[in-house]
Amino acid sequence: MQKIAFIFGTRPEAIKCAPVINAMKEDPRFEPIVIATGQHREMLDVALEEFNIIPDLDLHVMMPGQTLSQVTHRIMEALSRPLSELDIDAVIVHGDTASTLAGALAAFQHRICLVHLEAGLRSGNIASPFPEEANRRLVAQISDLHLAPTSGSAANLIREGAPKDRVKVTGNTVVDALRWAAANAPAFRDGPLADLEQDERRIIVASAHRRESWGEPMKEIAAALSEIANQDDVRLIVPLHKNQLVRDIMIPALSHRANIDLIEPLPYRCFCRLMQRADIIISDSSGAEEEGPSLGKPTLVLREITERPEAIEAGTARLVGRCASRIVQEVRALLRDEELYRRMARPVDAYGDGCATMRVLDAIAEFLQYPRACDLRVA
Ligand SMILES: CC(=O)N[C@H]1[C@@H](OP(=O)(O)OP(=O)(O)OC[C@H]2O[C@@H](n3ccc(=O)[nH]c3=O)[C@H](O)[C@@H]2O)O[C@H](CO)[C@@H](O)[C@@H]1O
Repeated sequence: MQKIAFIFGTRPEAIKCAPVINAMKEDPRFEPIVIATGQHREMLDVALEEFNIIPDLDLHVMMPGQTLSQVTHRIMEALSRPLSELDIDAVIVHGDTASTLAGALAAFQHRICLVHLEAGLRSGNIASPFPEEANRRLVAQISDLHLAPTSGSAANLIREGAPKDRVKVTGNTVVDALRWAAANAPAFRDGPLADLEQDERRIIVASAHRRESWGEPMKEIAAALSEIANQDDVRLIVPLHKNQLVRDIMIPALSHRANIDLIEPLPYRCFCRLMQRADIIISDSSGAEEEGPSLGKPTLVLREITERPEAIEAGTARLVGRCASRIVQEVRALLRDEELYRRMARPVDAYGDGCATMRVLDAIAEFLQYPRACDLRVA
């Protein structure tokens, strides 16, 4: 049985690793160990609870006002003991966060086989998104096995020199998580969304939180949402990220507005139900870029560049930037033009077919049989 340690700390990592962790629990080839860094404390805990996952170890690294360097340093230091003592066969990190980079470096320094899930995404600009593009490129340099969600991300890795036999296309596990959540989502019975199913207005789900949107761009996004809400037949639902920089702009600009519900982040299954009910999704979240198109929801991406071009190429998502007038124009076009709406409202399998988890498990099992991977470990 192979002992596999998952190291992650944010909500999206938990959601995307959860199907793999839960499948490993049922698979006699593996013994999963979950090490949570606590990078997104509250939102991480809610996401893990949804999937019934209790971390084996919680590093509790977050302290108020920490810099990126301090977070990275504290995660690496806290990992030192468990990685020395737990006799781990492989570490899995996901994506591109500070937890990903710190977990990957710690595994490398302990000479433990490193598996990178959601590998090979590239915006093409090392400085944007910051620091995620650099994080994922750095992790690729030291990974033993690259699990790429799409053929495009696999091609990026091979172009950069990753050995072909160490790159596997698995699909993105977010689609597995999404299908499970959408099938198991509870109806809204109380709270601000209790009337959602009966509401005849067009529902727009909007969110923004990423670093590039902080400050002026966030004000533009808020101004756009406010303008769109002037239309009587639309209702905007905005789950607010826990980041105070987001709240400081969104709350004064959008609270007490007719047609806008500013709400707390929802548990994953509830959020999936909300996306299912939505007519349009507007967001700078990477998760929305994948989940919206997978559900067949026209998705307007509030970014200048993306490392997830597949849904844009498939026509279900559009990159619209963060200028208020452009966002308003794009939303109005979708609300008015039935043909445009119909063209974009097609579910696409651009990121996966819902069977990524089994491919991930098989790729890891196969890879760990290679003597070279096991030889990396120090006795
Ligand atoms: C800015 C940033 O750090 N982005 C990273 C983050 O993505 P991302 O920007 O997607 O991170 P978010 O915090 O928006 O999390 C998205 C996830 O949360 C879910 N959700 C959203 C709202 C809500 O109320 N409830 C809820 O459960 C969404 O369905 C989605 O699955 O992680 C990705 C995966 O590692 C990385 O590739 C991105 O670069």
